[in-house]
Amino acid sequence: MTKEVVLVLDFGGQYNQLIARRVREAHVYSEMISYKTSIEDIKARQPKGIIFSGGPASVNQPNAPKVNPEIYNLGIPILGICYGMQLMALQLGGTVERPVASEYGKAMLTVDKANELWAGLGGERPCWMSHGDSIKSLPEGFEIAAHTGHTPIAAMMDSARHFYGVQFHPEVKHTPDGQKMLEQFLFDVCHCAGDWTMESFIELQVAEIRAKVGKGRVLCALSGGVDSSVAAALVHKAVGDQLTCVFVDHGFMRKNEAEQVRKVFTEQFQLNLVFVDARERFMAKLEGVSEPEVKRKTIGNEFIRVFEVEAAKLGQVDFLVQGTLYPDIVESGTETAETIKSHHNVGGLPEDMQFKLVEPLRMLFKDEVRELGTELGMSEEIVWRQPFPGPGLAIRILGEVTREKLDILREADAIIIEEIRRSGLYRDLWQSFAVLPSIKSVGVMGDGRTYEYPIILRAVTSEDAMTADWARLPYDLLHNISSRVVNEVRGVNRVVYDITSKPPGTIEWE
Ligand SMILES: Nc1ncnc2c1ncn2[C@@H]1O[C@H](COP(=O)(O)OP(=O)(O)OP(=O)(O)O)[C@@H](O)[C@H]1O
Ligand SMILES: O=c1[nH]c(=O)c2[nH+]cn([C@@H]3O[C@H](COP(=O)(O)O)[C@@H](O)[C@H]3O)c2[nH]1
Ligand SMILES: NC(=O)CC[C@H](N)C(=O)O
Ligand SMILES: [Mg+2]
Repeated sequence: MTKEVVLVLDFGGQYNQLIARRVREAHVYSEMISYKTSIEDIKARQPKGIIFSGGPASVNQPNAPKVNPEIYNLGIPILGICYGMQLMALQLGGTVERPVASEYGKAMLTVDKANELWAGLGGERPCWMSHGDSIKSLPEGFEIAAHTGHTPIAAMMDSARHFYGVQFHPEVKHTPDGQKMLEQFLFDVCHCAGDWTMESFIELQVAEIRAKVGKGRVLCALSGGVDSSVAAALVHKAVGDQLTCVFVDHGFMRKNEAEQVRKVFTEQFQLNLVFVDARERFMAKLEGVSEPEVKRKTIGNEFIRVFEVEAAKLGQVDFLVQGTLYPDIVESGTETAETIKSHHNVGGLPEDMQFKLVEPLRMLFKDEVRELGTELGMSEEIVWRQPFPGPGLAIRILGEVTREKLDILREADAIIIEEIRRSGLYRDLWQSFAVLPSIKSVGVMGDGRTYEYPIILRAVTSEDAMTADWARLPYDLLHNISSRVVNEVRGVNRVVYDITSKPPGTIEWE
């Protein structure tokens, strides 16, 4: 197997990682790296190709992100997407302007040069646009490859130097031929072999983990969820008994979850496993806390404090394994992407943490992790669990967390999961769960007045949690859930269904 890689330089869009993911779908290994990465570091990776991503800035802004122009002298093919194309045009001597009207959403692309990236794709086809700036004049050596009604230079190329630019986004599903264009860049221009698989990812990661950890001791934060279970299996494969897994019961788990995790992991795996009952600690820390970001950071902090206590019992532990995925990182905010919410395992970590992090899945999306888990021989029960956020029910109770609210939410959630499983839809849904807002409404039950909490049902479909749609659940199922929750859970007199997609909503309510 070759160790070929195509690097994506990140200029800051929320969906940029999709580019790396599409490249991996074509069996070429790809990682996204900061646009600030030095030329030496880029050269050392010997990429077969480089892709410049899109981004929110305008290239004409005074401190717009730029790359070292040396990159154009490396002899490596470059594909610029949107901001990336505009930057390439500007740095190589072209000009970029902001026309009066912007172009957002679907547009019809006319391919003028049906060769290289666009071979076999002549004529008209849909593409997805999202830009305010446009290229006004091309740098020397470039020609126009495609246009739309709105944008005369919608694609450009310099065949001699292997530089290409597209104003539209080939990485999104709304550009139906986008994957084909990317593949023609990878195979016809960069001459990639395309022999990357999950199996080779395992080999690569095992080697990297061994090199990083050496003979050191490693702690794995294991929640029983998909990501940390797969991360634990991978690290165990790399360093065996040097690994100890720690499951923290913070009191915000779902009904019977702690026992289930204990059962699955002691029966199915030969792992050193520690269970920590930290319910009192977490509850005490959250007293009086109602602001979502404060909650998340408090929980992230407390997780690490608990791991430190456990580590001290084992002697010297330098490394902490977490099942962090790419969406956790981008939503927590990066040097280019805005913070949407601090995932407890990323933005919620304390600054004085003693551990070095080992996060073998940090470049992947959930479906890739599921593929990896399957490849590692893990059971369907684990690989196909719906995600559950680390802060658990604490971020599904809006406002202050109390024991009373936790009990109500836990019971309602259990009914929802039971009904969803019974309907056969569990695996089709990304997540389905209950949320408890800290408000009450009036109802009538058994001829008497009630004044109790509502339960919000949230059920979404998604490919990677970056975008999601509310699930069109059958009315009968909605009816069963509603009547069971109201009849069986004390303290609830109403059930409502959240019909908001992401964006503009997020999947969790906090
Ligand atoms: N209760 C817990 N005990 C120990 N570690 C935890 C716990 N909850 C979360 N973590 C750590 O935080 C990481 C991120 O949590 P997250 O919920 O995203 O992943 P997961 O639980 O492994 O998988 P899933 O997304 O399927 O729930 C986990 O991979 C794990 O390392
Ligand atoms: O481990 C986690 N720690 C967190 O702090 C966290 N916040 C959200 N999530 C999960 O991430 C996905 C996207 O969630 P949102 O649409 O709510 O941002 C969904 O699958 C959420 O359940 C978290 N997972
Ligand atoms: N999506 C993008 O990369 C946008 C690029 C640039 N900010 C523009 O509006 O033209
Ligand atoms: Mg989880």
